[in-house]
Amino acid sequence: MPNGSVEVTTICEDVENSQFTIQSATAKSAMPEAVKPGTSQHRSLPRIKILGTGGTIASKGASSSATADYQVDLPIQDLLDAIPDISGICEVEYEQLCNVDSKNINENLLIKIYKGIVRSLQSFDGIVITHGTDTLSETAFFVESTIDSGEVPIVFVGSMRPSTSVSADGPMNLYQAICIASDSKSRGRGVLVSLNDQISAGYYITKTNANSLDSFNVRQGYLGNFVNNEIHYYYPPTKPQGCHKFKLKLEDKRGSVANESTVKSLTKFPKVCILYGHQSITAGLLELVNEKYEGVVVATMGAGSMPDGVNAFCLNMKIPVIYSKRSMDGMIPIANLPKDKEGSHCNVIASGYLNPEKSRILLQLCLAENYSLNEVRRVFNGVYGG
Ligand SMILES: NC(=O)C[C@H](N)C(=O)O
Repeated sequence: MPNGSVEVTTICEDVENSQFTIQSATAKSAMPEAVKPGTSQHRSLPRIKILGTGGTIASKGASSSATADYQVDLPIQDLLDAIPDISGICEVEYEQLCNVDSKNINENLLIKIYKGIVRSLQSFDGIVITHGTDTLSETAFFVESTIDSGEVPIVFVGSMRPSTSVSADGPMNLYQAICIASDSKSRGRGVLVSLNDQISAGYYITKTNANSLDSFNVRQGYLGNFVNNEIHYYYPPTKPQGCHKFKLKLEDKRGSVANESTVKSLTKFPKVCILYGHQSITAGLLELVNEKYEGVVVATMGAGSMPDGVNAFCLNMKIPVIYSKRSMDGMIPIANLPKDKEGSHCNVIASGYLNPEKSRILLQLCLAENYSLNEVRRVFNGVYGG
């Protein structure tokens, strides 16, 4: 079959009940057959790149019972020294992009992670990114929104306990992430998150528990499970529906990839903040935001509820206002947005299924592209907002 041509292949051996997928012959041959994790067969091994950014997975606590007040400072080699043998699963290379608690991931580090991934996509079969869990869902959303990795798995991984604690979850999470990134079944699924035996969609995943091992949760986000060296996906490969892709303008005037110093000027992220709704909230803070920011996300009560006075102020704001939600689950329907006398929602836009922190990143990317208000609405309509 000529290279690049499309063929229909089954996803599983059972032809009678199998799902069919369309893929080009080259895509299939691009990933060497993965080895069953935990076995010793030696076939051609996938090449995996690990990009380290820090987080609890790379931290040390004061004692084996301490799970708070830890320091982030372990290099990736130390993390790899603590996991089961992967020599039969893949060939690994790694790069330490930074080593911070994810509270300190800022726009420059987001761009550094973006560039590290784009560079690695050219020559690796899978990418693993170690990252703090506190803001992992934001970085994963940003990556899914700005990089089309094609068939190459991008797997984020973190941990809830420091490396020094008894029953630390980091080593098994990292081992699973490497196996997931090495497995051909992970191809064509976009950005994935590996934590606590679950395989989730980076686009939708969110941190729902500040402390426990099963910290990440979300209805749209579970794609599979890792059990006893087996990777079980629940669906055939697919990517988040309605995810709008942005091409970051990192090239400088000469068309080459901008270096660190120019990246900041070329991709200065628009200023967008998040306001948390609460009883008795007034428009005071929004007045400040209206003058100092380019956009705002409001974490509304319920499914878009805000006091009448705040709604009235938002309808007169000159910047885009995204109505998102305080609650972890659910969505903001357009029908719940405030309207003016003519029935217009003015600058107010519903976030659909996106939580406030993901809505903020999506609005920043829209504003960086100088999207009109209607174009911003169309982007949020991809996740049933708008
Ligand atoms: N579990 C973690 O990784 C939390 C840590 N504070 C971080 O986000 O870097």
